[in-house]
Amino acid sequence: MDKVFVTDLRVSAVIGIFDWERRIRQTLSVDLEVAVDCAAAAATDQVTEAVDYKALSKRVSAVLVEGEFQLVETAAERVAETVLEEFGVPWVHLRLHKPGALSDARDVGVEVERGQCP
Ligand SMILES: Nc1nc2c(c(=O)[nH]1)N=C([C@H](O)[C@@H](O)CO)CN2
Repeated sequence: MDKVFVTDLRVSAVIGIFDWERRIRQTLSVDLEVAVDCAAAAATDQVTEAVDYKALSKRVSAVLVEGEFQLVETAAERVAETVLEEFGVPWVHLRLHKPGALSDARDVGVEVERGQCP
């Protein structure tokens, strides 16, 4: 299976369950992979035949900023749903990191995989 991927896409967003978290922005980081057919894009050498990783990143950032989610689980689900619906891909895998969440841990987050692997 071919993939387009984006690693460590950083987004500053309102995220969290506590009152103080609703008043600030925190950094989220997204590692995203989508299933694609690289040969189809390569045949024309045109980005219009590819999943444009710039457009993908911009949309993922917008979902996270606009969502103001409480849970990282909700944020990850909405990102996965949006990518499947809007980018015409059959499968998405993502890890959503909230590295500032715990003072005594380097990183926390969730990993989700949605759709069917071709
Ligand atoms: N499974 C989860 N646990 C927790 C979440 C979360 O989104 N998913 N969030 C918090 C707080 O917002 C935390 O990040 C602030 O320290 C706690 N647990």
